[in-house]
Amino acid sequence: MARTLTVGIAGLGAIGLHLARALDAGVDGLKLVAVAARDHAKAQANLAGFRNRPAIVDIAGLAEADIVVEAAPAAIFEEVAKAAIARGRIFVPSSCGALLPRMHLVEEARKTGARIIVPTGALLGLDAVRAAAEGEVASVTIETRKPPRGLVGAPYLEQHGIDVLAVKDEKTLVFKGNAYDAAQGFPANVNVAAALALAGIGPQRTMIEIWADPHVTRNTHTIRVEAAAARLTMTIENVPSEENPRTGKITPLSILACLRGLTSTLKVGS
Ligand SMILES: NC(=O)C1=CN([C@@H]2O[C@H](COP(=O)(O)OP(=O)(O)OC[C@H]3O[C@@H](n4cnc5c(N)ncnc54)[C@H](O)[C@@H]3O)[C@@H](O)[C@H]2O)C=CC1
Ligand SMILES: O=C([O-])CC(=O)C(=O)O
Repeated sequence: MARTLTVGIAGLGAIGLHLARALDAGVDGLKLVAVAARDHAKAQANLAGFRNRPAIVDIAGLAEADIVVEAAPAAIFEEVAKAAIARGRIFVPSSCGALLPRMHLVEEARKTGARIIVPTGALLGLDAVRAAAEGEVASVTIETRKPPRGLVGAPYLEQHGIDVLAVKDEKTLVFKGNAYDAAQGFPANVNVAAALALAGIGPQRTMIEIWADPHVTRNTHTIRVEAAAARLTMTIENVPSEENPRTGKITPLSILACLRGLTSTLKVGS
């Protein structure tokens, strides 16, 4: 029988708390042992009803676990990543946009034996994109449409004086460019574009449009891939989570599915 892998989670917000609850409910081959939180008192309260309460530790302490899931603001991505990678752990980032300017971490991981596993997150179809990218790919695009409040606070909007909450009637294109620049300008909004770029043809060639759309209630992402082997067109419409409207509810579920795939005997999808 495969051994149980222990899990540590950085951040107990829209992603981390849901993932923690799901792991505590019981998943074969996985055991939640540690969490890191900004607000310890709140974390204690959130963990109060858990069957097996994980330890509340600092970021370095998380790396005692076999798997370190980062579910925190992008600002602390590097700290979490470095601690996990230095100890040779399996690092599963949510804030994968923050990985794009830090690809040296992949080289570090190669040296320590760590693995970096980027989950599909709020997106879909990365199995097909990866397959297509084993062959010739002409183009990869993603169009993201979010209710305006799902984009509030993005540095790009602030730098360009764009008030998305003033978008009331017509959907408005607020960004068009490559995935690398989108990840810098919208670190809490389009990690999906970073995951797509890493799965396919890289952050410079992966193009993204970001729309503030007052007519959608869901965070909607459409991927188009033109490849020699196939043409892909896929859309996901995510229900925003109550805790954080920028984050689709499917994200912690996707990470849970990803973690299950690390231990399950039967694994479906590449
Ligand atoms: N890959 C993907 O498809 C997606 C990625 N994301 C990204 O995942 C990350 C987490 O998203 P959410 O859970 O929605 O965010 P959130 O804001 O709901 O939760 C983040 C949590 O981290 C905690 N935190 C802040 N500083 C901390 C520290 N120093 N140590 C430990 N915890 C700390 C906060 O208190 C909060 O509870 C964000 O960067 C977000 O942009 C979000 C949605 C989809
Ligand atoms: O949940 C979503 O729709 C996507 C998201 O926030 C992200 O990629 O960062």
